Amino acid sequence: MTHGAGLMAGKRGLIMGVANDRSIAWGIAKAIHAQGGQLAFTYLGEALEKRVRPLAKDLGTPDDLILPCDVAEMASIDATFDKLKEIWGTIDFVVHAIAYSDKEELKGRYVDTSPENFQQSLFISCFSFTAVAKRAEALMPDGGSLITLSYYGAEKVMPHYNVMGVAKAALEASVRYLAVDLGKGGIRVNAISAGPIKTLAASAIGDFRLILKWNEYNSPLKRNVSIDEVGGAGLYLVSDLSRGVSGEVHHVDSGYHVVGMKAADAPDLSVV
Ligand SMILES: NC(=O)c1ccc[n+]([C@@H]2O[C@H](COP(=O)([O-])OP(=O)(O)OC[C@H]3O[C@@H](n4cnc5c(N)ncnc54)[C@H](O)[C@@H]3O)[C@@H](O)[C@H]2O)c1
Repeated sequence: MTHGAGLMAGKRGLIMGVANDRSIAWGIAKAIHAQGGQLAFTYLGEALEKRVRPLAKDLGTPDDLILPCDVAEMASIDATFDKLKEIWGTIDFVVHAIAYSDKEELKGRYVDTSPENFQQSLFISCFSFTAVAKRAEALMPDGGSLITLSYYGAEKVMPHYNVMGVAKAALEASVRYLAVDLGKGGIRVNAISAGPIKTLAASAIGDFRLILKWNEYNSPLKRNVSIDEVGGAGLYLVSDLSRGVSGEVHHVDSGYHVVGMKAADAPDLSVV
């Protein structure tokens, strides 16, 4: 679709968290672009730039809107938003699809989490969204929409999720606080709680294949979700279709979060 037509016509925003074409952020970017939205992208480091730049260009993003950003550095986030201000002046939406933990600490017991990894995981996976929201607010004089990505491990204990579960719980709480802080300015803040999807970040989680199978057998839809399905929900949340929605954690997980027990017809699964 060309710009000027579609649900997102005339809207501009930033996509943070594409690592490759399996990234959830890429699914959301494609959905927004297909509805006429204009996109800027960030990438983490030169190795990922090689993957992100061609993808972003495929969606018509000019080189000067494909920006390095390490959210562990406030100066790096500042530089990203300074560039958006310089080139666009204002923006309409931000997609934050970023998380990090030392994968060694996604093994064993949560109780053994080190203070260093706790700090880093919570900083990158939770605080960075707040830092982004603060800078986005300054570029959204007429309102806008911010979304982030969470997981059911925020609500219930999931195997191997450990400190990431605590970080996602904090992220979901921060969505509610940010929704109140920014709501007066017409800025909406929401999260998508996605079901498990095989991505680079997911490969850090032990027994991920078991988690995928368990969700497939036990979710109401009896299957896993795709990045395009999360993309559709992302499009809804950044578009005016969701203009009455803020502070929400929207599950895109084949309905898995409503299930309380293994389905009677689901096979037992074991990693032993
Ligand atoms: N894959 C799943 O099963 C799943 C399920 C629910 C939620 N999520 C969440 O979705 C989001 C996107 O993850 P994904 O699964 O698409 O994996 P992904 O590996 O494709 O994306 C994670 C991104 O985080 C970025 N990142 C990490 N540290 C960063 C930093 N310091 N600065 C800037 N960027 C940084 C990486 O570069 C990468 O692009 C994450 O928040 C993840 O927790 C994933």
